[in-house]
Amino acid sequence: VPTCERYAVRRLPFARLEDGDVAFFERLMPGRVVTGEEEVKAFNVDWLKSVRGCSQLVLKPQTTAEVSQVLRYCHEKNLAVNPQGGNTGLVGGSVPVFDEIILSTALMNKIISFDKVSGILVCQAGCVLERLNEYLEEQGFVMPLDLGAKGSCHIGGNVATNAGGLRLLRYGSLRGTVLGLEVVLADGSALDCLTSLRKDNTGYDLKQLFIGSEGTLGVITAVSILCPQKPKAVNVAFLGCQSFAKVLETFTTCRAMLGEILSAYEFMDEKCMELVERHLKLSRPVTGSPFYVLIETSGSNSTHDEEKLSNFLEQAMASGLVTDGTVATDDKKIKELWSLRERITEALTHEGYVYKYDISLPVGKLYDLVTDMRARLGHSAKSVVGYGHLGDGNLHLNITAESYSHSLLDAIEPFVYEWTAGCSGSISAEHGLGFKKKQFIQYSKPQQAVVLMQQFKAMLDPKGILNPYKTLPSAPKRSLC
Ligand SMILES: O=C(O)CC[C@@H](O)C(=O)O
Ligand SMILES: [Zn+2]
Repeated sequence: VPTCERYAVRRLPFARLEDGDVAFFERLMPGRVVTGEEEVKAFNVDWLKSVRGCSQLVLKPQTTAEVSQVLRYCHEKNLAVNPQGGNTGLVGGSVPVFDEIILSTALMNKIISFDKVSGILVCQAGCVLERLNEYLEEQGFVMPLDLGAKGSCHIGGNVATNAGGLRLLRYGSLRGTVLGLEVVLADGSALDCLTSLRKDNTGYDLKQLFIGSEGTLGVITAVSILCPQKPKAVNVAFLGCQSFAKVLETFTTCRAMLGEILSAYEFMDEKCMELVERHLKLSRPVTGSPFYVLIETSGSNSTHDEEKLSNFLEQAMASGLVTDGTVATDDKKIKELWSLRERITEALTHEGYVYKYDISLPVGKLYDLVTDMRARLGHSAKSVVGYGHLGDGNLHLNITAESYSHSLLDAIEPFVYEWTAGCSGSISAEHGLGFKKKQFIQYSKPQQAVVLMQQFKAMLDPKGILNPYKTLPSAPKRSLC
């Protein structure tokens, strides 16, 4: 079902693509212009296959100059543009709603420089996260972010959405690790803020405006990012807990006892594990608990780290916080344990349609929302699962059903948003607003803030050609009176 039909969206009055436009782009970047329904199809649909646009054109620039020329042309002709990285987003931000031209960063995948002393990497926006990490590992460094989609997502898309992921607990968000950006603005002008300085207090920090703006304020073409040393010793423990209260207490204990070597604290409920086993045939090292936690340590001295970890495990077992568990120190087993957590999203897609909620809450209340939602939906949902980045106060609430239904959606929303706002939480912790959540921004931001955002948008993109229908709410429909 096309997005515009499912959600009854009206097309804004942008120009429609003409043969002359395609000819212009063909001259600009011969062989890197994709047309034809079949060829464009994959770019029109999101990874979840939940939103679908009808673009007729994909452009694959290689340089910032080409992105500039594309946007200058589109700005002048009033053609709408949908910037796209690896297309792994979960809120419909990376695919067109109507016939927006898709501007793909797939061929902008050059590493520009890496400084081994400072650990600062400068690269083009279309570099795949996992490739960057492999490149850095050879030099004794890692990327400061890691997520399940690493094999496909682009660093430009990560920055544009301010993606969080599995290492945020340790290295913080991209708002801290991104040092500089190069961005092409809606009118085609390139803004060079691609500095590589840890400290720079000269005026407003403009790059922050583009981090998390989901391609609505400009197209990120290059990134400068601070990368940490690759840890010499990594350990992972996968543990079972008998209640959510114990998950919380285990976190407190583990923070106190592992201190600076703690690098991830993830949790998942029993239902998640069942689905991963059933749909992906992954074997479960620990069973029989309503909750599981994955704890990772990263440090520089394996003897020291292992001693700390075993002291912690001893204490957690002795006090009954944890009832069962396994520990991995070798790479292969570490990867297997991480798969159980990273591939939950993939397992869920095998269930049918997935309603996704990415919520920030006071950590003590994180699981109450799952319990309340389960009770509220009863048998109308196939499964209601909760997992996420507990250490960051971030819950991933997912609800599955055989197929999409308006009535189930109405039972979930706005209830889930009201519940979240009731705890002063965020309705999007790390996935962004994209297309699916933009109408709900007011649950997490005051009207005054939304108006200010709209003013920034109008200033930077007066014609509204950049990723339209996304992030900011559309103007309320005027009543007929
Ligand atoms: O699918 C989801 O809801 C979460 C995806 C991702 O943010 C994760 O942490 O695995
Ligand atoms: Zn996540």
